[in-house]
Amino acid sequence: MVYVLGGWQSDFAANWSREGRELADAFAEAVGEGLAAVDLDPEDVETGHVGNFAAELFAGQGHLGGMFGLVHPAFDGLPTARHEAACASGSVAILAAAAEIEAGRYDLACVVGVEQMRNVPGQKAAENLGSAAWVGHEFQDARFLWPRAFSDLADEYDRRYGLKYEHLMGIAEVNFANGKRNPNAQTRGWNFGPDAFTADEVANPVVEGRTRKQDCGQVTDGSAVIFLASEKRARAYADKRGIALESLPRIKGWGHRSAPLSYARKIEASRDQDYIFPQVRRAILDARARAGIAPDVSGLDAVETHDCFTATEYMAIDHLGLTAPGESWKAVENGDIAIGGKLPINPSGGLIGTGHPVGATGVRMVLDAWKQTTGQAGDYQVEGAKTVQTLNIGGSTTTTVSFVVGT
Ligand SMILES: CC(=O)CC(=O)SCCNC(=O)CCNC(=O)[C@H](O)C(C)(C)COP(=O)(O)OP(=O)(O)OC[C@H]1O[C@@H](n2cnc3c(N)ncnc32)[C@H](O)[C@@H]1OP(=O)(O)O
Repeated sequence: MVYVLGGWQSDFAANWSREGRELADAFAEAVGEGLAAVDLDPEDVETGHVGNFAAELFAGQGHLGGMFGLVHPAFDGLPTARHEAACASGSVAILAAAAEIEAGRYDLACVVGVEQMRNVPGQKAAENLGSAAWVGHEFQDARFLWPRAFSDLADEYDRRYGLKYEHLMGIAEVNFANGKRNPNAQTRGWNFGPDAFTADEVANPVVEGRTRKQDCGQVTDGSAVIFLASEKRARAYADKRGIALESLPRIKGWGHRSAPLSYARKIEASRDQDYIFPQVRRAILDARARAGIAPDVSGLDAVETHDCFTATEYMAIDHLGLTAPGESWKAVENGDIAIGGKLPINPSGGLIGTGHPVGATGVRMVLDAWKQTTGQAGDYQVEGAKTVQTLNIGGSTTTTVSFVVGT
């Protein structure tokens, strides 16, 4: 059993290069603030894992495991590794750390997710992000590759089931509104005019195909850190603070599935299936089965999902089983996904409202699940949340990781 002791998230509205900060400064801040938030010392950490997608491309820097040693002398000799699975990098780092704890190798792991993306022009950022696709083989004519890929997904929904733009905008509105409640959200101070959530060419211009500005997750500098512990270590932690072990959230279940790098092959393979991305559905169900909760959404109080674009969350809603396949629009219309709804989705604001520092996102999701299940989510708290599921996607659902976190 793997316990989540807590963690820390940076201010996703920050622009590190404008502040004269480097990736290593942000890494040190995350580890230092994280240790302080959870009341641990560097000496307590036995293994370190880093989720990062593309530091080589954005900052010319690889080998991020070595950054622990820059933070504090006590980290000298710490076993560390960096993990990459595009936008699911943070989640695969958590999987690796959790596996080490479950294997009994170590009792306390520090997992850092970090990405610097705002130090290059937007077009260059899009090119760097494009390396998570099948390079040279798909979306070659797109200026912004991922906005185009998820525009194609919206097209696919339209072809199979019908899709109205107002429902994609309903998803955007919820995420931006939730982001306003989150003190770390990149867009918390953003303003929107009356036409921002329509197909107005000025207020909501096309980025690629069907994808418009308000459909997009953000380009973000950000870090998130969590600390994972074995039962033995979590018990000692709880005893020292006079709290019950049972009050600490656990990673109750996990799902991890991959699919071929090619978007077209995925779509072709699911032609006759209920779900557009069966591997996403399998990862979600695997996590619930391992957690021992119902295969439907009845065991959940909230979800933190990938919404790199509104079409991504539209897909997540039916794959999570909140509606039947192709009927995600019903959950949007009914208000089911809003805080206070049947199953709040992205109370944090998600990737659209909070921001999407790619390698940090999976870690930020589990941190938000920890906040929700310990009643520490502040203005975006889902009343009485006990069980939260995360859904983190790399590329065009090439890598999917889902966690069930709960007390
Ligand atoms: C890769 C995988 O594995 C899977 C995935 O997750 S795919 C997702 C990968 N991510 C992406 O593709 C990112 C997609 N988004 C983008 O490319 C860009 O956000 C975009 C092209 C949609 C827009 O970029 P842009 O036009 O440069 O605008 P944007 O960066 O949002 O904002 C420009 C400025 O206006 C501000 N701004 C934007 N909207 C605002 C608003 N409504 N109110 C106030 N300020 C606003 C921003 O804060 C920013 O300010 P600074 O110049 O001070 O930084």
